Amino acid sequence: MLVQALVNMISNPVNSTVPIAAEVFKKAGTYDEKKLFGVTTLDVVRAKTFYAGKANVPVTGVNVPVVGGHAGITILPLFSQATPASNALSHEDLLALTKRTQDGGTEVVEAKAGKGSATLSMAYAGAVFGDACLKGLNGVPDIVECSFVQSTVTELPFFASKVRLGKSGVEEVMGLGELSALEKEGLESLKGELLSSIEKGVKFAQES
Ligand SMILES: NC(=O)c1ccc[n+]([C@@H]2O[C@H](COP(=O)([O-])OP(=O)(O)OC[C@H]3O[C@@H](n4cnc5c(N)ncnc54)[C@H](O)[C@@H]3O)[C@@H](O)[C@H]2O)c1
Ligand SMILES: O=C(O)C[C@H](O)C(=O)O
Repeated sequence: MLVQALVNMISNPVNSTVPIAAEVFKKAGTYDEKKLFGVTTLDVVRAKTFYAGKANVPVTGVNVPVVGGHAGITILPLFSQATPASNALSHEDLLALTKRTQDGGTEVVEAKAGKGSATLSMAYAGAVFGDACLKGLNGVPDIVECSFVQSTVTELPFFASKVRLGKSGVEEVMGLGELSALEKEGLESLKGELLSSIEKGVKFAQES
């Protein structure tokens, strides 16, 4: 019997836990790539918040796609596609915003020194993504969120990008759109690390 529920993986390392879950479902003969998601919404929440602060615009109404994965340099915010657009940001500003978004989770984990991670913002991000999934299931049109899913957007088997959500889960894995030179560079440098995390997950699941 195929699993009908949407499965949202939020536990880390998301770059590996999603491939692990896929392997577990495959072994059970119940894998449906349209129903398995890695929750990367918190990266979007952080990118939006930091961008709004720097561009001096209200965070409500800001959107920033974040692609790649959910750890360090694999997190790639696409500030060139941020809305509303801002031409007040220098190359240095964009580098700093990118690094802050990539390091946001680790910053909190280190500050909590063994007492867990960014639990409240994780809960918020989980609620935002869960709500979007439910809207998609209920047939609300044009529900788009970034998520780490099985993908052909790059050569990597799993990748976070904008995903259109619908009645069966993933309705469309959307492309990356036009990238700035900085983002193209970021994309190339994240691929090795992301592939290695995906492969570790697959190996772990196959050997367990
Ligand atoms: N995707 C995201 O955006 C995001 C954001 C923040 C945190 N996270 C991840 O969410 C997870 C939870 O974070 P947290 O801050 O609540 O961590 P935490 O360390 O406070 O809590 C982890 C809980 O898991 C329990 N646990 C550990 N091993 C277990 C096992 N084998 N079986 C059952 N329970 C077990 C622990 O007792 C603890 O209660 C972590 O993996 C964290 O990295 C993801
Ligand atoms: O748990 C972590 O290591 C960080 C977490 O993924 C986060 O983005 O806050």
